Amino acid sequence: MPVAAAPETVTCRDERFRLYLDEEAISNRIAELGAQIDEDYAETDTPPIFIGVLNGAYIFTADLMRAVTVDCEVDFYKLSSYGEAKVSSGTVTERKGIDADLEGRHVIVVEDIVDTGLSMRYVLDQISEKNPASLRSAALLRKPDALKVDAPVDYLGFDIDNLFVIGYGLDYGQIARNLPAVYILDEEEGE
Ligand SMILES: O=P(O)(O)OC[C@H]1O[C@H](OP(=O)(O)OP(=O)(O)O)[C@H](O)[C@@H]1O
Ligand SMILES: Nc1nc2[nH]cnc2c(=O)[nH]1
Repeated sequence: MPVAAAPETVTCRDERFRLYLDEEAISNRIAELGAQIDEDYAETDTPPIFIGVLNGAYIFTADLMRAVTVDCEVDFYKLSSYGEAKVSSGTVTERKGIDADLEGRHVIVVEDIVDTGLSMRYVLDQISEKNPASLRSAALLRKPDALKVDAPVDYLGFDIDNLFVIGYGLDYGQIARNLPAVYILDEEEGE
């Protein structure tokens, strides 16, 4: 069945967003990240476990895992810090902890986006305390000009401009996560 091309612009909550990363760019980059993870974990004694950070990373986690061919597991952590707003509240709130026992495991934290870096920093600090065998991180997007804390990303999709983005799991007041591509706030219209 033919798949319709992603539209060039979308309106979400009365603000206009323009296409920034299309489905092909996203899937090509994820294939590269998957190949890198395969190489890095080919020899490990136990399968790596991906810890997806809900809600935003649910789509990226699923696609990244399917780009990996080594045995691997998945679990999820749920945080929130943005609520309905386009800027961070500055406080990371834990909504659901991790069920899996991470002691001695090779852990890869998966985020959709590293913006201020507060969420990634929070997760890395929490998981470090569980004594994993190794700890790495993946993020589809990172805004280098917005970083406020050290938040290392081992498997990075794209560095992007410092503007609000939606789609491919990323929401605006909980909607727009189902857009198949990443859209960025149209500067002429907003902020
Ligand atoms: O680097 P930061 O400034 O911390 O921003 C990144 C975080 O913001 C988003 O989560 P959000 O709090 O919006 O919750 P959501 O994942 O449910 O959308 C995103 O999914 C990251 O977890
Ligand atoms: N939807 C969305 N969530 C975010 N969380 C942190 N930065 C962003 C962003 O640019 N867009």
